[in-house]
Amino acid sequence: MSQLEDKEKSIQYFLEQCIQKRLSFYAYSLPGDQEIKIGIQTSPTKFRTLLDLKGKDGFLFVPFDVDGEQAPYFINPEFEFSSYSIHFKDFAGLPDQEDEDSEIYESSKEDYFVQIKEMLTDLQSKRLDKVILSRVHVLNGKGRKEAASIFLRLNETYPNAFVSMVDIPGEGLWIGASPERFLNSDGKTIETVALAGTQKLGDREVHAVEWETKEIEEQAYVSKYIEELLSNYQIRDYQKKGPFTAQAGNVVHLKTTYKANTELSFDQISSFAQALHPTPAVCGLPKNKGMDLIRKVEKHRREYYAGFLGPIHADGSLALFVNLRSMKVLKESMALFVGGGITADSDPEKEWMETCFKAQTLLKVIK
Ligand SMILES: C=C(O[C@@H]1C=C(C(=O)O)C=C[C@H]1O)C(=O)O
Repeated sequence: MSQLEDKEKSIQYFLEQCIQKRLSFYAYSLPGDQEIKIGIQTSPTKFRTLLDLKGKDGFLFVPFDVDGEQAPYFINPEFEFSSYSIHFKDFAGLPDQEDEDSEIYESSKEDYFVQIKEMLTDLQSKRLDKVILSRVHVLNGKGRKEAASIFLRLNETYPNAFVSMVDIPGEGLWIGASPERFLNSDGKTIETVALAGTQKLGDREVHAVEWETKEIEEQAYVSKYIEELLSNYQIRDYQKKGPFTAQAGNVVHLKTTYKANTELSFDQISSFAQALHPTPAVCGLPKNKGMDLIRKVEKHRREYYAGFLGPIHADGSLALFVNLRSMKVLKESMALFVGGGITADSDPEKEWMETCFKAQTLLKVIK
């Protein structure tokens, strides 16, 4: 076995132990960075607003619907490790824990069609401009035992994604490879993106991809929302790039990036993040109508899918991502969450296919 393989095996063993002992932990790698960071805390804390995390180091995990059943969690690690300097930690003294299991509603194609038609009625009567319909795809036969190796394979396969694995006992184990930055700040600048519109890349070159009006419009809604928010926060000095085509595994999206050279206090950043979530890339426009329609139409709970997650540091810097291309890992199955933006011009069959392409991002690596 090569030295590298040896190291990977030890990270895998380490993560498997964390899962088996039901420790609460996070593991992630940032886009473009091979290093995997891991943090463990015996009991993670719930928090209300980002302001509660001022001056703290750790990892946050926020659900889609912050007024729903799931709480935002913060893991403030007692132990931190890096894949570059993993030192063996002996978990032998801790007992293995029984895997808890839960049931998640899986939508059939028929369910999805009923739901999209219900949403289209509201969109066509112009009650709202856009809403995101999601569904759950359950894959049986692989579960918690395979989670660590799948997480490591996602890291290899998608070096430009935010690849994460988070386990909060009682809430569940989540894995994802997100293409979408939520909010980044290093204290001097803040960055966010408007990402929407999806096509399967197939064997085309990324620059050869062309976009239809429906896709251009659905992405423009997200841009408009971000620009309004920046303006509400009196942030006028920002660089905007795009929209351009960005690849995320087997699919491509339309993307506009925003980088503001504004020093914001932590209080301002936390308030901005709260106002930003959930964007019309995952909820709808107007936001409250999108949220109401999702609550009414979708039969499953999104839990942490389409929420946001990522590391935050004591100096106020943070790197947060939208929890997309993600799944909840159950005892012996995996629940993949996939969705897409619906507008008055949506074609149900095309939208369904779009969710299938998105599911492939994970399925390709799991199988
Ligand atoms: C909702 C998802 O993705 C979001 C929706 C997109 C769309 O509607 O085209 C594209 C990228 C993401 O912002 C998902 O992957 O589940």
